[in-house]
Amino acid sequence: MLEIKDLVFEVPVSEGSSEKRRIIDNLSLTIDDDKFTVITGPNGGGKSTLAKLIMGVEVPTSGSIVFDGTDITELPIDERAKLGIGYGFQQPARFKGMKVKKLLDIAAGKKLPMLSCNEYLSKVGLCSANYLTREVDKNLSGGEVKRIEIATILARDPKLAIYDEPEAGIDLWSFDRLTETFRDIHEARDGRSIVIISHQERIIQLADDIVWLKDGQVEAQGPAAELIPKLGLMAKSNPVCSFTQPPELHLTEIPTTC
Ligand SMILES: Nc1ncnc2c1ncn2[C@@H]1O[C@H](COP(=O)(O)OP(=O)(O)OP(=O)(O)O)[C@@H](O)[C@H]1O
Repeated sequence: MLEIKDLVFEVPVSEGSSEKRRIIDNLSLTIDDDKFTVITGPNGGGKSTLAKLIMGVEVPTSGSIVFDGTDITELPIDERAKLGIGYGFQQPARFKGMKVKKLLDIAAGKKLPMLSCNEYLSKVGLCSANYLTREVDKNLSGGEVKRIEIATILARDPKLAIYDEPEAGIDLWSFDRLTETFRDIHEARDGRSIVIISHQERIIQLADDIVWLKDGQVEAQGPAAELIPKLGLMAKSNPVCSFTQPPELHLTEIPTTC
């Protein structure tokens, strides 16, 4: 179980400024074992930041994160990974010189038999014969790197897997395969939890619970069946930006040509 309590994450409003902007604002959230949770909401609401705080990529200003009874707020990423948390970035890293097979082995923590590699890659719609010996470098497309990263999380098989917009850049056919994979993991009901940050209706429909995050706060949370009918209304209720002149910004200072 993941228990987030009064979490705050602030950043300086500009470089060197002592004034702070609150990205995550006193957020409390519990994610039970065996649950498929989708975190959704408007762009810039703080979803990726929350995922990074859970994984330890960012350090909170205050508040606590407890995973299976252990306070992980101060723990580094690798310790959290050892405890069973896995995270797929919105924009995965590339590893020049690292072959796909090696990356899967590292993720699994052991040398994987070919059969397992085939299975993990096929779950994200990739054929291992075409990918295992390729390097995870700039020659792979964005969608390929994204799917390989998801395959590494499947190979790691964490107790809590967090995927940040797994649909991003993935073609329709591979996306179909991926939603089946998420459904299968969830249906196994073996104590594992999946948290997916997504704007995709088909992923939202797979969820047990939905968390609607806006302005760094949980604006709504509940069973998918209850929240889905309300989601359209929430999306429409986003206020339109009203233009105000920033006091220190003069538009003539902004270059308009490259
Ligand atoms: N380290 C940082 N420094 C300054 N601003 C940040 C930092 N991290 C996040 N932000 C800002 O915080 C807000 C929330 O960002 P975040 O990426 O968490 O949003 P999101 O809900 O995941 O958005 P999207 O749906 O577009 O992926 C954004 O306005 C972003 O620019």
